Amino acid sequence: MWEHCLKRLEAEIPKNEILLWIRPLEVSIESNHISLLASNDVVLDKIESLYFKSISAAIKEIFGQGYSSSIKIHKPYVPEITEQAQSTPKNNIPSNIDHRFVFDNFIEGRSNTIALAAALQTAQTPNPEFNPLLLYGSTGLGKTHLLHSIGNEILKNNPDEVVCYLHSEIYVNEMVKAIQQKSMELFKQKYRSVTTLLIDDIQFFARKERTQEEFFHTFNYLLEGQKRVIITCDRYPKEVNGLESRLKSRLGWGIVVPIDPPDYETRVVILKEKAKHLGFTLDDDVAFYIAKQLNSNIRELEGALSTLKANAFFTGKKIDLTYTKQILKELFKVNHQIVSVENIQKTTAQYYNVKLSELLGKSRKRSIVRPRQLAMYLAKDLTDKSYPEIGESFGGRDHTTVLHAYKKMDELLSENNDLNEDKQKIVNKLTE
Ligand SMILES: Nc1ncnc2c1ncn2[C@@H]1O[C@H](COP(=O)(O)OP(=O)(O)OP(=O)(O)O)[C@@H](O)[C@H]1O
Repeated sequence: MWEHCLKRLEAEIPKNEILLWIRPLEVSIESNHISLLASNDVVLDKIESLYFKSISAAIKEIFGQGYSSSIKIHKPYVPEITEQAQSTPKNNIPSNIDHRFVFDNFIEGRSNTIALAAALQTAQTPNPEFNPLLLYGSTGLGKTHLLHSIGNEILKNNPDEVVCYLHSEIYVNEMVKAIQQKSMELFKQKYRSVTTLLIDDIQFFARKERTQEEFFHTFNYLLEGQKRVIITCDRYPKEVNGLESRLKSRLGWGIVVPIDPPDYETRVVILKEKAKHLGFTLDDDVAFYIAKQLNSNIRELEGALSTLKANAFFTGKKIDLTYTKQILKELFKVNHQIVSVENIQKTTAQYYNVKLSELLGKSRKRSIVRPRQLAMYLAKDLTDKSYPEIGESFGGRDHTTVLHAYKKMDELLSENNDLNEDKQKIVNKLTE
């Protein structure tokens, strides 16, 4: 019936405005009342000022005169934090917490169960058992989302807490400024007066000795005062070159938890949920297709959905499998233009520390075969070359060998997280 309302509104409101503002609303019906849920204030204002009258009239027409309607903000996106807690910097420390990232919209899967449990425990217990909490994993897997969720949850339960989210790069910049302006004492005090410090991407501290030293003392000060410290890093901290060993060791004092790339089923769920929040329903076959194509990074999944939505919006096309394949092919073409088979071979060989001649040669050693198969897989995925052409570039191999490698890798990538991470790192190097 809501679909009928949307259709009815087309008589008064341009279709693109309906798609942009009204279709994404969530609709909930309780007895004779229809609640429309907007994802944020901007949408709420827009609907109230421009469209609500027409929407109410359409609801009465389609559902019946006895139906009333209202519009409000979608609950899961707005934790109940008081105005003051959200906006007033306490002790001159802005919380920098992004209220869009909350536990409610973090999707759980095998790859992040422990990270989520640890984050919840940290957020919901006044003196968490494991402090500091360190979350590590490669890009786009939800580390920042969890940091903000922790911050939001703490402020929801106790608005008086001084919670501060900070990207490590900002910390470094602020410190450089403090040195220049001879205001180090103020800088020290600032971060020592928080009750929860959420610090993102600590790998940025590598080789910045002075920052590490200052952070080390702040970190100790907070832990001794039983304040929460939650940190993220793009890899296992011990593997970060250029981080002092005493800091590395201190980072591991609480609990160190990995977040892995999501498995296939979780990617499907994430795609469907995210599409819902973008205001459209993703058919199963489309979700399965995208989940298969993009298998390492949730930010990429979001990017694919936004691209799809924007294209469908401007062309008026329905998002089905054929259209999705066409659009995503365009998306991947960007990479095709800059990535060559030779580049893939060189980068993969370098990544796995094997000689290019070995990668292209006849060796059947597992340590060579796996990188070779992955390079073949990437060549097929990231370039326009055919199986025979790729076979030719890999020391004159038959196209069936490349086909076999592709299938094998496809199968392994859907279940092997380490391999996914390797693949992602190679792709990053190729496109950086
Ligand atoms: N489990 C999840 N459920 C819902 N959304 C997720 C999940 N994991 C990640 N996302 C979304 O994916 C995007 C990227 O996540 P996020 O920024 O937290 O990644 P990250 O691990 O911090 O990456 P980086 O190291 O590059 O900063 C965000 O929009 C986030 O909301």
